[in-house]
This record gives sequence, C-alpha cells and structure tokens, in this order.
Amino acid sequence: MAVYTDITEGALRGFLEAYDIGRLTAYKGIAEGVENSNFLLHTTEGPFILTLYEKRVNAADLPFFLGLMEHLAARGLSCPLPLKRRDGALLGELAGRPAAIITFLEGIWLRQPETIHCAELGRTLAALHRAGEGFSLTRPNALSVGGWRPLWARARDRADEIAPGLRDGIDRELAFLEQCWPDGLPAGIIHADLFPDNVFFIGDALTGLIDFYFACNDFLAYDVAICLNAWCFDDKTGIYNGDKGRAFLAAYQAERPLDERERAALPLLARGSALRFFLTRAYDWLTTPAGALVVKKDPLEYWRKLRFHQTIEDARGYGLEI
Ligand SMILES: Nc1ncnc2c1ncn2[C@@H]1O[C@H](COP(=O)(O)OP(=O)(O)OP(=O)(O)O)[C@@H](O)[C@H]1O
Ligand SMILES: N[C@@H](CCO)C(=O)O
Repeated sequence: MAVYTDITEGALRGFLEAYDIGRLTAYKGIAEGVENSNFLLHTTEGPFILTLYEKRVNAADLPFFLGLMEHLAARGLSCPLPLKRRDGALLGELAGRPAAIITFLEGIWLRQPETIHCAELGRTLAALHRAGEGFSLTRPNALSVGGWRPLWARARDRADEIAPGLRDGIDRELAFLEQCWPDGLPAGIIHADLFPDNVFFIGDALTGLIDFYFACNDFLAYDVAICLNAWCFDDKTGIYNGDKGRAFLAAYQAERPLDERERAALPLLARGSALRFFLTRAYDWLTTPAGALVVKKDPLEYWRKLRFHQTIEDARGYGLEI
C-alpha cells in the first residue's frame, strides 16, 4: 500500500486552487507503489495523479525528476507531464509534504510480459535514451558501484538470516565488481527502475513509462542490463528466457546500436544491476517490521539472477547477435 500521508478533502481543494484543472469531483488513494503516496483525482477536466513525496525521496532531487518528465514529454516520449500551477511552479505542498500533479497515463502494467512486450520495451528504452539528450540538469546514480558497499554494510551482518552463505557470496561479488566495473561507456539519462510495474500497455502496444524517481545519469547500457534482469527471466522457473532477451536487445539496437565496449560490458553490467536490486531488497527485507503494509520483495530472486550472470561469458549469452 502506498498512502503514507492522508489528505482531507478540504486541504486537497485548497491545494487545487493553485491549478487550472477544473473542479474536483472524486479522489482516492492508490494502493500500489512503495515509495510515495499517490492519489487518483477526477476533476471536471479529467483524471490526474497527485503524488506526495515521502521521506526516501530527497526534496532537492524533485526539480530534476519533474524537469526530466517535462523534457522527455516535450520530445515525444509518452510519460506523465507535471502540471504547472498558476504561478508557474511544478511543485507545491500538501499535508506537510512536497506534492505535484501529473497527467494520467492510460494503460495497465503486465504481470507476465511476453516476448512481444519485451520488443516494445526495447524500442521505447532506446527512445528514452535519445529523448534524454540535452536535458540540462544532472543527478549522479547513488545506486551504482560506489553506492553498493555502504548499502551492503547496512545488511551484511544479518545477510545469512536471508540464506546461509550469502554474506561471503556477496562479499566476493562486490569486491570483484568494484575491481572490474567499466568506465567511459556512453552515458546519459537512464530510468534506472524500468520494471514491468512502471511500463503501461494497452493490448500489446506500449502506452507509456512512469515513476522516474530513480532516474539519473549513468551508462545507458546499465539501463539495458536492468531491463534484462527485470523482464527477461521466467517468473515461475527463474530461468533466463533467450527469446525475450533477443527480442528486447534487437528492438533496442534497431533504434540505438550498442557499441563494442557496451556489448563486451553487458555481462558485468547485468551482474552489477542484479546486485543493486539484491542490496536494496535485502536491506528492506531485514529492516521492514513484520506486519507493515508494504509487500517485501524477495532479495533471493536477484541473488539467483546474479548467479546466472556469473556464468555468462559474453553478450551472446543474452541473445545479442555479435
Ligand atoms: N501518470 C500515471 N498515470 C496513471 N497511473 C499512475 C500514474 N502514476 C502512477 N500511477 C499509478 O500509481 C501506482 C504507483 O505509482 P509509482 O510506481 O510511481 O509509485 P511509487 O510509490 O513511486 O513506486 P515504486 O514503488 O514503484 O517506486 C502505479 O502502479 C499506477 O497504478
Ligand atoms: N523495482 C524495485 C523496487 C523499487 O522501485 C525492485 O523490484 O526491487
């Protein structure tokens, strides 16, 4: 559930006076998501999404996230557009939290994406990378190689409670990745959390991307590796699906071919991105109190994916034609 901060109708109506979006006719909290509080609003002008930014989002990053959505939407990417208040600001305050209204995107996210959806994703990820060019603000990726050790330090001592042997396994992997992490790959704006729950479809057509609150500047191929992890493994068996991987990579490359260095780095980037999601999940797993309303995500799913990537010698292992 993700309504951490409740709002009253009176406060909401007051907040909406700063906008030009018609009269409020209904609103309700949205249960999905774990980071922020989201509400679906209906006004006489249509549906909108209201987001109250919670503690894990650094308020200093909000101009980057909101500005980025504006930049991408202006370049034709289908993503929410933050609405300007009458005073021109994108951000206001509601119930003591920074708050913004963004446009509503039609579509639903797919619990079991198929090969055709992975191809749509590849095409759109490349479009996102192209559309991000020229965005004037920057935000380093706090969850890339430099951020992993501090995160690990907060989970390491209790890691074997998740599964015996994890502490040593992750120690070794982290040391290896810190030593071998590539540098100088093509970089730009990445989404950094493009999981199926952040991608909407109607039928087989991709209608838009949401949740840019991990977006940052990093290697573009790191985003590719995140998607291989999040989209191309079979949910039930945990086995890598070469058809999905091939379709995703071919569609991406049709719009933005990976260069030789990116291809060579793909297995490492896939290991790193699996470690990144393992670490945040492990931390949450160990620190979220029992009985909390948020559903904890399984860190071991990402440990298993990481172990698979350790066996991959080159990008052909993911279905990339070389
Ligand atoms: N622009 C939008 N149009 C339609 N629905 C939206 C939009 N933005 C958010 N939603 C709905 O709100 C839900 C939660 O949004 P979102 O994933 O951004 O929340 P979050 O708490 O920041 O997420 P996460 O836990 O994935 O980091 C989505 O699954 C979707 O149902
Ligand atoms: N997509 C992340 C959650 C944070 O958005 C995960 O599956 O671990």
